[in-house]
Amino acid sequence: MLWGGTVQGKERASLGAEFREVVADMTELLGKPNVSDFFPGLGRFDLQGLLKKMDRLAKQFDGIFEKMIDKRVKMDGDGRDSGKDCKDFLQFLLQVKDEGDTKTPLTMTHLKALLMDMIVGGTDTSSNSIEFAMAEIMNKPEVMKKAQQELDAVVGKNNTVEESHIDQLPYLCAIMKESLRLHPALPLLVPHCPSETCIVGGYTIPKGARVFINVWAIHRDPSAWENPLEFRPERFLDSQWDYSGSDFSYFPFGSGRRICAGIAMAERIFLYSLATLLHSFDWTLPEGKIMDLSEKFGIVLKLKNPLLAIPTPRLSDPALYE
Ligand code: HEM
Repeated sequence: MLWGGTVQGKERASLGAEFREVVADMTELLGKPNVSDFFPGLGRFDLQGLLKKMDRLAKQFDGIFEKMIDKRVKMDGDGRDSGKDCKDFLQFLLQVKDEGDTKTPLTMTHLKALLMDMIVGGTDTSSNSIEFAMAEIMNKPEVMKKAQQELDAVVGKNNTVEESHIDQLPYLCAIMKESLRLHPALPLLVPHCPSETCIVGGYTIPKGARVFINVWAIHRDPSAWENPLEFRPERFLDSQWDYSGSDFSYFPFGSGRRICAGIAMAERIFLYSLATLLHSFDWTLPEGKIMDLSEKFGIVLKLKNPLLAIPTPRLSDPALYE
């Protein structure tokens, strides 16, 4: 989607692997406690070497972006036409940059920053959220059955899932919401920092303080949720909860000015992936394994042990899997 039309085949696979590694390192680094946050005077000594590591990763990212951009520019040639059959987001951004809006010009630095935001903000969050949802669904066969019944009614068993089906799948949507309630991708959101001293609930929050919001605990608060530890998508059918961040008992995408910038895309990716996986296959655990839903905390919440799942085709026409 980002640059899928720019690189293909083996190059795409090896770039994907390199990229996943850099993103994983970046995510781990972002979640590391930094002594300098507590003793700002020590900041310049970079005692844990975090700045140095971040600098190295940023250069690695930059190298990958440069390579991609170069390739796209060459591919599109003079008239930007030869690559028109392989469109991607990078091509679109380059086009916007070249068209040059004089009031708010898009520079190469802006372009790279946008790619960076989408990658760091959108990859690990989406993939881990989908993995949690699959684990919860496999742990409750009745939920898998209900989701598949809904998919069979809307998509049909002789068809594949299309983006246009997504809005007709309320039960699947409830599964996504319930999974994000129990396993919010960013359990402490992204650290916030008030620009002015303010008072919240009787507590003074000084200007410049680092504020962590434990949305993971809020989503499990028994005073707001009935049987909070139970995975029950039904609680979201006909419910008032959405992703606007206006209800402080449910805000998996944050709230206010710094709310997730990619909600619409996250929703699409999450639902489309889940719908395709559940519509095409039945899923079981390897023989003798029991489901382990333990979580590993970091800036991004992950399953402690990656999910191992065995797919069995369930569609009538084998050609649909080609
Ligand atoms: C299931 C998927 C996702 C979840 C659960 C999620 C959740 C979040 C959360 C909780 C925040 C912090 C909000 C706050 O602190 O108030 C955030 C910020 C952000 N997200 Fe997402 N996100 C997801 C996918 C995406 C995607 C696909 C993109 C981009 C394509 C994206 C881009 C961003 C950006 C740029 C920010 C920073 C916004 C800012 O600081 O102004 N996210 N996200």
